[in-house]
Amino acid sequence: MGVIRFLGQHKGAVALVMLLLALKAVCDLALPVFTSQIVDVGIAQSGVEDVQALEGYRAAGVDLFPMQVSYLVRIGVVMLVVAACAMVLDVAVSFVASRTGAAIGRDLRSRLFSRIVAFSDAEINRFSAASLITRGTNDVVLIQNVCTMMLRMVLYAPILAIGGVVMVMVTNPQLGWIVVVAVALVFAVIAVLFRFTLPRFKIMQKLIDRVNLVAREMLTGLAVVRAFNRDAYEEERFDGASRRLMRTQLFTNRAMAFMMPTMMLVMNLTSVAIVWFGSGAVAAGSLQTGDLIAFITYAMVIIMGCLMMGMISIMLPRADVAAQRVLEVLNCESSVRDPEGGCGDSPDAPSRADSLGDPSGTPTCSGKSSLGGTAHRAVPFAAESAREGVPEGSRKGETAPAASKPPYGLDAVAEGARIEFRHVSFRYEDDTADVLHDVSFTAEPGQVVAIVGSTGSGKSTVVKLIERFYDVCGGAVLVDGVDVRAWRQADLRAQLGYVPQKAFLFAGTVASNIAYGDEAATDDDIRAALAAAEALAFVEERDEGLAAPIAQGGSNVSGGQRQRLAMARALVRRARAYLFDDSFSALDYTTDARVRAALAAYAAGSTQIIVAQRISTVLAADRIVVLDEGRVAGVGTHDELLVTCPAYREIALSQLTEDELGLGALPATASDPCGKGGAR
Ligand SMILES: Nc1ncnc2c1ncn2[C@@H]1O[C@H](COP(=O)(O)OP(=O)(O)OP(=O)(O)O)[C@@H](O)[C@H]1O
Repeated sequence: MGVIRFLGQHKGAVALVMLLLALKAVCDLALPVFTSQIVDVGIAQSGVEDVQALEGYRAAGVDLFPMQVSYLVRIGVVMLVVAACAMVLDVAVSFVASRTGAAIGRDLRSRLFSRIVAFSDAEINRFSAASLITRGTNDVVLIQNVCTMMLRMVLYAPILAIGGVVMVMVTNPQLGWIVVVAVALVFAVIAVLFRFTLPRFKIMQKLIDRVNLVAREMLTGLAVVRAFNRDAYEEERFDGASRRLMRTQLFTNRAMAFMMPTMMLVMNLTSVAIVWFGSGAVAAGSLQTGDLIAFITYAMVIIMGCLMMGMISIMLPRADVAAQRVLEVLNCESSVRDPEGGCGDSPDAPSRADSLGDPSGTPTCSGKSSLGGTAHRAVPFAAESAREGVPEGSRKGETAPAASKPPYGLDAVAEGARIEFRHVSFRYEDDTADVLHDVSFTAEPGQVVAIVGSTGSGKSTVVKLIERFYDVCGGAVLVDGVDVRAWRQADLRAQLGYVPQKAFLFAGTVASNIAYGDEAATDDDIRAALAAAEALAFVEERDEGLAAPIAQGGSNVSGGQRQRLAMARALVRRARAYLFDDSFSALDYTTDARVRAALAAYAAGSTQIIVAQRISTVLAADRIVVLDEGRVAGVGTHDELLVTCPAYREIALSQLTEDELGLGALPATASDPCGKGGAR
């Protein structure tokens, strides 16, 4: 069972708890012996243990009261000491059990978190974020509580029950059958409860998932809910999920509530039966009153032990469902994995820190230094054009003079990465068709390559494959001639500056969000990146400047500002290749043009892959890749594609006039060489 597996990792604590519980059981089982002695010796024999001596005292007319008091006090003190020991042991058991339970919870949470962080998008989509949250919180708490309970009860119940049976056999074996009947009754009640509640316990976790999912969706899409006046509908949806959970919980709670009175009834009936049948034995002189009382106590102890085991046997399957759900995540290998002994996996793997040296590594797996050995900080002003208009004071580490514009830190120009798609095909998990078919193109170092195409044509997917959020299904994506699957993910991504389509910011400040791209970034680096993303002006307008607060998800800045901040976060890395996934869409035309001009200087030398919807964004790109339903419809410059690619012409003409595109001069045949009639 999953839960027991978790306990198995804390063998020392389990052994300690077992020892403490065994000692506690000895104390608990000893107390009825003293009770019996108080009745049989302390009261019936006036505190004189030897019957013959007692008769002698009585015959001699000795006052037995002081002896009786002394006996009762002595036994009373022993009982107090034993009870105190039991209490101390109980506290110690609770302490160790709670600590162990909490440690199991902490370990599980941290293992889950590291596992989830390593997941590719495919695994996150498969489990769903809501379910992963429930597994990491609710399920873990359940496992933690059951582990604590198991340590306290499960181990104790058998010790208690076995000890009780031994004492019953020692005290009076003739009445043992009453205990057997009572235990059978207890297990019958538990079996009935088990039968009805177990299926409900199993679906409870799924219902909690559902409540989380609905709540999460509603909170994320609150603006849409309000805009479409769907508050009532959403409330109903949430209420529905919540009610289903409530009904299941009510059922199981009622069933459990039924258990306690039933058990009390069984216990009371057992006491009555013992007194009924035991009184005959007392009258016949074969059983003493004290032994009868002790017998009743032991019978209760046995029943309690069985009851505890029963309760745990109901709790365990539920916790086991939670354990299976947690183990499912822990045992799930990410579909995107680091290579074993592959590039970047050796002790001399390139790191960001040592990536300042040799820029001439060979583009093979063994030549991994070509990626790691980037000269992106060591090759100053690699592109001549990048120097133009850059004031001295804007160099890295120096504060740009207030008047000098633009303050781009152009001291560190990256050597671009070569990115190649070689006959790539890809399909998302569970999809029936490929979303990319035989895609091939190359982005040479330092080139700006744009990817255009209609909605859903696979542009974002291309970028995700470079970042290796997914692995290709066919063909290969190569960075500097090395298959991305041969790269350690961290090393690969250290070369890339990624701006996602949906710009996401973390709760914190502007500075903390930008420094997310490079922990070592100075304020000057951050300002330079912000300036290149045309975000410095609006940041400086705020009183707090770089310390301006950012709400969770970046909800307190506009869509365009969010996109520019996300861009600055990528730019601060001084990456060898930047991947802009539709990052210009929320910018107005003027800002779009300014950002691209700033980028040309800031990111000179770096390769840029720009996914864009607007033709004006990609006009100046060195190469444009046109995607059409996941296939490459054309590759070339803007001017070339206008002539050679009908799909591109169609997109271009849908946004700009023929005059703006300079198409008037083109011969009709040349404008549609494929004969597909794509041009207007
Ligand atoms: N996580 C996913 N699971 C399954 N299918 C997906 C997933 N993400 C995208 N797709 C599908 O893959 C195809 C390509 O999607 P992609 O996001 O790459 O297109 P795009 O060209 O970037 O679109 P847009 O311009 O609208 O952003 C679409 O048909 C889309 O439905």
